[in-house]
Amino acid sequence: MPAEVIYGTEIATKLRNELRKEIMSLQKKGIQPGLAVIIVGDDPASKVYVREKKRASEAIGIHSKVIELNEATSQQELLDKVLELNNDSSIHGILVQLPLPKHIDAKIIIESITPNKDVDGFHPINVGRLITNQECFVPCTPLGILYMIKDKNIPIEGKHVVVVGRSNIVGKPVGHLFLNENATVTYCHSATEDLYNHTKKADILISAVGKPNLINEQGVKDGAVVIDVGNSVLSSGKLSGDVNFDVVKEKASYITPVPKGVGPMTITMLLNNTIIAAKQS
Ligand SMILES: Nc1nc2c(c(=O)[nH]1)N[C@@H](CN(C=O)c1ccc(C(=O)N[C@@H](CCC(=O)O)C(=O)O)cc1)CN2
Repeated sequence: MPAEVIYGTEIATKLRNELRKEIMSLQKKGIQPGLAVIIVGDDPASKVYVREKKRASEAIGIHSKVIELNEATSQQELLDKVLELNNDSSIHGILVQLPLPKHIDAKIIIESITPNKDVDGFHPINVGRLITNQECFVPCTPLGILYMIKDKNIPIEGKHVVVVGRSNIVGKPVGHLFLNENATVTYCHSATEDLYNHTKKADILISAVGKPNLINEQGVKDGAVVIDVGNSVLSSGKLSGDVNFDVVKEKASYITPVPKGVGPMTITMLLNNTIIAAKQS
């Protein structure tokens, strides 16, 4: 039987409706959640994501502030902007859209965001708290993946989760998140020998590399849950994940598509994290 397709779009809509209600009750208590998004330069994809973050925030009642800085902005100017937002009591969540221009050190910028407003969960304090299984802001894409799996009542405890990719935004944190749920986690990356030897042992396979057709049916166990975080733009202009969807869906029990799979959960979890930040302020 072909896999059930998990549409992040549907789960995100449901969750955003719940978040809208939560904001209404916060507003009654005099709390107005606020999110600031900083974008530096003209990367077209980043501009789309930032526009969507603003639109999605406002649609559920989050006050949204977008700060657009030009490509030539210096690291110090960007640091000054973050420090100003750290001290702005109307702003509960701050995020700096990545990637940043090459002359700016993203590590230094991320570390300048106060951890209590770091709704991306990228600050080393939040990363450390995630690894040590403490309450923290969890990066939005990993959190969205976990939310989708729980929404489908897919068991995690004791299951073998194989993560392909080790980025700070998705690969590393998603592995720790599932480890905290008592899964057994294997990480694969560009230096892994015989990738499919690992991936075909996965009960839950998460691929976050950005390489179309990296995962074919030979790399997937019968009945596995396959989560595709790839987002590559093909020469045709079409968006592609890492997974060969048409063939893998015949073997998996659940599969996420690209687009409309994990992607829409990322911005939804950002809204969720901003509400948490506002409640904790
Ligand atoms: N500061 C951050 N920078 C970046 C993050 C992040 O979480 N924080 N993640 C990505 C970009 N991103 C959000 O910022 C993001 C990527 C993709 C999607 C999404 O919904 N994708 C859709 C397809 C969209 C399309 O058609 O182009 C999907 O997969 O269905 C949302 C957000 C890097 N930077």
